[in-house]
Amino acid sequence: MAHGVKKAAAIGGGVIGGGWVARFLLNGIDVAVYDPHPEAKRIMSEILANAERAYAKMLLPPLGEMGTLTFHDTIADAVKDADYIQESVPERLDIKHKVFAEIEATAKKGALIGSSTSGYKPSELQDGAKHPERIFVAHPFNPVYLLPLVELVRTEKNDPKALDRAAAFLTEVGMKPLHVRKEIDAHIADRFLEAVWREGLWLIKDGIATTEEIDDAIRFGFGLRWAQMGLFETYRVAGGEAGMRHFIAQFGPCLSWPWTKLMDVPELTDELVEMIATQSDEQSGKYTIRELERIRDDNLVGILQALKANDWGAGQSLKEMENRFYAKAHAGSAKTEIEDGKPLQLYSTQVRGDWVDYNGHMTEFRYLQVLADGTDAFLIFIGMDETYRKRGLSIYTVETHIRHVRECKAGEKLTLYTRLLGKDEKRLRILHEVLNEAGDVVCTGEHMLLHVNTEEARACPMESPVTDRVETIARAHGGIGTPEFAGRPIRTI
Ligand SMILES: NC(=O)C1=CN([C@@H]2O[C@H](COP(=O)(O)OP(=O)(O)OC[C@H]3O[C@@H](n4cnc5c(N)ncnc54)[C@H](O)[C@@H]3O)[C@@H](O)[C@H]2O)C=CC1
Ligand SMILES: C[N+](C)(C)CC(=O)CC(=O)[O-]
Repeated sequence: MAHGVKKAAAIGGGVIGGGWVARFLLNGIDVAVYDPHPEAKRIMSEILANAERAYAKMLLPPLGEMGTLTFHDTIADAVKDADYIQESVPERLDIKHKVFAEIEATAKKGALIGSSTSGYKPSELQDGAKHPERIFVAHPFNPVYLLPLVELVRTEKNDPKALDRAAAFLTEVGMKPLHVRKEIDAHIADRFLEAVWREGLWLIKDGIATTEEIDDAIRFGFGLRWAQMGLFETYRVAGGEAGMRHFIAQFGPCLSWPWTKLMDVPELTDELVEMIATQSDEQSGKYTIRELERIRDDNLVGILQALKANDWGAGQSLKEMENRFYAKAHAGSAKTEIEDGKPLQLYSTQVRGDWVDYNGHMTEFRYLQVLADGTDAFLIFIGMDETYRKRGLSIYTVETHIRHVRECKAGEKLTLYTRLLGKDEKRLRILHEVLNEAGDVVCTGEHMLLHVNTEEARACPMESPVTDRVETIARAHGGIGTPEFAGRPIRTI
């Protein structure tokens, strides 16, 4: 469904607002921010730097162009052109109501207004609003730029179509919207977090465990299970071959034993707060918060990539996000004309800071990455897109010859010129020449590509529309000729 969102606004740019801004920008959406904090720009730039770093590690496709970030002095100025507005101000109803009143006064008629609230019900947020039908809960999880889940909660006052538009937009920026059927304090996920947190506080107060021991109990055990199967699927497996029924028969009675202190809330006395804070300092005080964020992000990226490889859970959101990044990266190339006697210009990129090695130059395997991204651009160009791949047809690279001609420094812009050197019904032989801004060749890559039936794992002839496109390119490139280095084996010495 078309969501119509071209521009977003973020009201509040702290931990969560900053995470939203990073997700939107990295997905190519322009964002206008209002946050009265005197250091809002510094905080945002640090969150954004961590997010860019995480995306570079997480995504295989080129990152593409980021959206534009602007800061504004008033809410009115920030929201006036926005199609999607995300409120992430402190968790206080009076502040949220004041902010919604200001947003409503200026926002465009059809603008979607989501709130990051962890616990308020949408009816509480809508209370006193002129246009309650525009306000809904879009509750994310920290770090917003990495975790896909967003809980969408509405009331009967909301237009369901507006929520569908919001869901479509949030899906497009890589999120997994979960529609909460009925409004409830703290939605779905925070109910769990509160329950676990309460237990944790009691275990500390009663002198049973320290903050570190509690974290170990989670991260070495059930936390790993929850990340990939959640609660009920995990317990189904724990029931053995007899599954869920057996699990409930065995452990159901424990629920009425004193295994939990959920009914009680420990009073957060100064003494308890001091005990928790001191233990937390001992556990993690050697890292700054930004360092901890990077450690967390690297771990999450690894977990998300493992889940992607198994096409499971949050990994499916990552896979879909990557497909969108590939499609976006090559959308421009689809408009390229095929000209007689001229190589195709389908892909350009920039040498990133973290691609550079101890010699100060782009490291060896990044040359292959640039060439492989160029090959992907070529494949999309000839019609081998997601729709074609869904037919069980794809291309595998079976041979590559790279010539490293020149060093590349961080920040250099590289442009690929691609030509078709040869073809038969199952194979394509292509050559990329990679030029820097001065027009010097920095490397060449010659690749043999084999068309395959991915379900049967065997080579097979290409099909329409790829065949027609390849035919046209072959005719246009026939006259360019083959450079002397093409097809040459590595020299003997
Ligand atoms: N921190 C977390 O783990 C999560 C928080 N949330 C929710 O997100 C919202 C924001 O929480 P955090 O980002 O953690 O808080 P935070 O304290 O990090 O950020 C709040 C930001 O709002 C700004 N602000 C204060 N008054 C404002 C106003 N009138 N207009 C615009 N900006 C204003 C502050 O300067 C600050 O930068 C809350 O509703 C919270 O429940 C949701 C998911 C997770
Ligand atoms: C602790 N919290 C209620 C702010 C947590 C959330 O709302 C979600 C999260 O990211 O854990």
